[in-house]
Amino acid sequence: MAGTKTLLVLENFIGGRFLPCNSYIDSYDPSTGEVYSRVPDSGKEEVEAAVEAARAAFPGWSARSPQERAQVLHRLADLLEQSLEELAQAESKDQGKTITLARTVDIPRSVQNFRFFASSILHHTSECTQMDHMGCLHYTVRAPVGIAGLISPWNLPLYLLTWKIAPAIAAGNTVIAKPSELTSVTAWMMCKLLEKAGVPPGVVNIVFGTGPRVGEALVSHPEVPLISFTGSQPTAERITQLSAPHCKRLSLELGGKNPAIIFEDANLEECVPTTVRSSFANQGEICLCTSRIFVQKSIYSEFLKRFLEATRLWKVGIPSDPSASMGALISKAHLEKVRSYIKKARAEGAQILCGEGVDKLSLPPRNQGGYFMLPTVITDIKDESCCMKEEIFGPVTCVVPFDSEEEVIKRANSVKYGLAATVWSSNVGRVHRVAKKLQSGLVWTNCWLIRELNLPFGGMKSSGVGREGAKDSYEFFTEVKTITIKH
Ligand SMILES: NC(=O)C1=CN([C@@H]2O[C@H](COP(=O)(O)OP(=O)(O)OC[C@H]3O[C@@H](n4cnc5c(N)ncnc54)[C@H](O)[C@@H]3O)[C@@H](O)[C@H]2O)C=CC1
Ligand SMILES: N/C(=C\C=C\C(=O)O)C(=O)O
Repeated sequence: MAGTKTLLVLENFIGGRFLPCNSYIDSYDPSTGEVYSRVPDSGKEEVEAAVEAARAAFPGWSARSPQERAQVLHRLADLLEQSLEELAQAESKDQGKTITLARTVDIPRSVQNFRFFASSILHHTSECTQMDHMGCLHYTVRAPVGIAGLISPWNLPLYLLTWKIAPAIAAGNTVIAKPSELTSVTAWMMCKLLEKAGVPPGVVNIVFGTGPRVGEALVSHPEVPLISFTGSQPTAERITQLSAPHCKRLSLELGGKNPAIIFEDANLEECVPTTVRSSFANQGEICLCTSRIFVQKSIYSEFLKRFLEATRLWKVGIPSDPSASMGALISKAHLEKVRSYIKKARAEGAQILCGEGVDKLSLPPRNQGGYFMLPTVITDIKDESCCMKEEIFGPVTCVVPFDSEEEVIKRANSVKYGLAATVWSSNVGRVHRVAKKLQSGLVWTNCWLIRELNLPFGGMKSSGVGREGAKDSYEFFTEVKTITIKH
């Protein structure tokens, strides 16, 4: 019971110091449904203190050379790496993801985020043009913008938070970050490493709490000129409204309804396991996960048979079980939301071939109150169904047949989102042709989620505004100026 256990109590990190808060919110262990930590319920007051600290730190930090800042980022990466196991355990407990994923993906990528931006900040060049007939030389200079507001979600907590902090501070900004109130622990653990890494007080400030309270206070603050946000589309809309009076610079990385398009000449040996992974990795709680699988009619039955077999082997287990492929969903409310989609699909006459309501999920007694569900495959569903249109963000995927290339492109593009797609075919001309026609910021052909951090990452349509990556993040986190010299 919550009352009889010692709870982990987090504190805000402002100006290089851990500070308690006046009120706290409960945070749950998704694998048991029990409260296990308490997160500061910060608001305007804490944001004001963080702005003061970030403002004071800005002149010193922004005046350092990129090389000096890069050294600090490298040291932080090393310290995170030394704590990899401890951080992975914490991420898995806090989020519900498997320990294996936290160990092999979340924390290594968080380390890589700092190393990557420590390196890439050293290699930017500015533009220069000459106008001899006017006796002019034009060139650009870039400078950090100031205090960056960073708001991150609960699905890849440290991974996505560091993907924002690293480029922001590498470019010389100071930051105020707000992780999701559902998964705050690893951000708090990272704060303990900042001083040792040589991050000066006030360069990285973390205020914990809910979106409506501390998130809105941060977004509305007039001294925070840029906001980088990853999360849902409705929240992005709210952030856009609050930012408008201040003309803030926004980077919005939002959801997806990502198609996999599988042609009859696809290599099913690779396609089937990868599409199971792209549908169900991290409990389907990645904005890049596949949720609509279009399969060419001639191989539809064969694909479905193999896909179901492979899905049934995708083991749901407690997060600490190293053999589990999938852990618990983030919250009770989210589990109910995901289940409600399956109910709606069933009511519409779709078939649920495996998973929720079809197969039995077996869990240890201690985890009966956890937020687990089985990976679920839906067929015989119309493109207009909400399961084919809306982001479910859970382990649910729909499989439908198609006839022609032209038809499938149209159907794949017929949603409001445009984040990520996969295309499977051994015809290189076709994959290139289809990739170009898809309304999607990212297209993986014959693979999924192979990340090249140098290149633009982000979505079209309702999937976002702006791109992140080496050059894109640098441009977002700096202000450019064009200078003309008349000689
Ligand atoms: N990257 C993605 O595509 C993600 C998509 N989602 C989608 O969003 C749905 C809801 O999940 P949520 O956690 O509620 O996402 P959310 O968009 O509400 O939360 C993301 C972050 O924004 C903050 N936030 C919430 N309201 C805010 C506000 N008014 N002002 C400033 N910050 C605010 C949250 O505290 C959190 O740190 C999920 O079911 C999923 O469909 C959720 C997380 C990530
Ligand atoms: N933004 C998300 C994933 C990003 C992955 C990456 O940068 O590799 C998300 O799931 O919200």
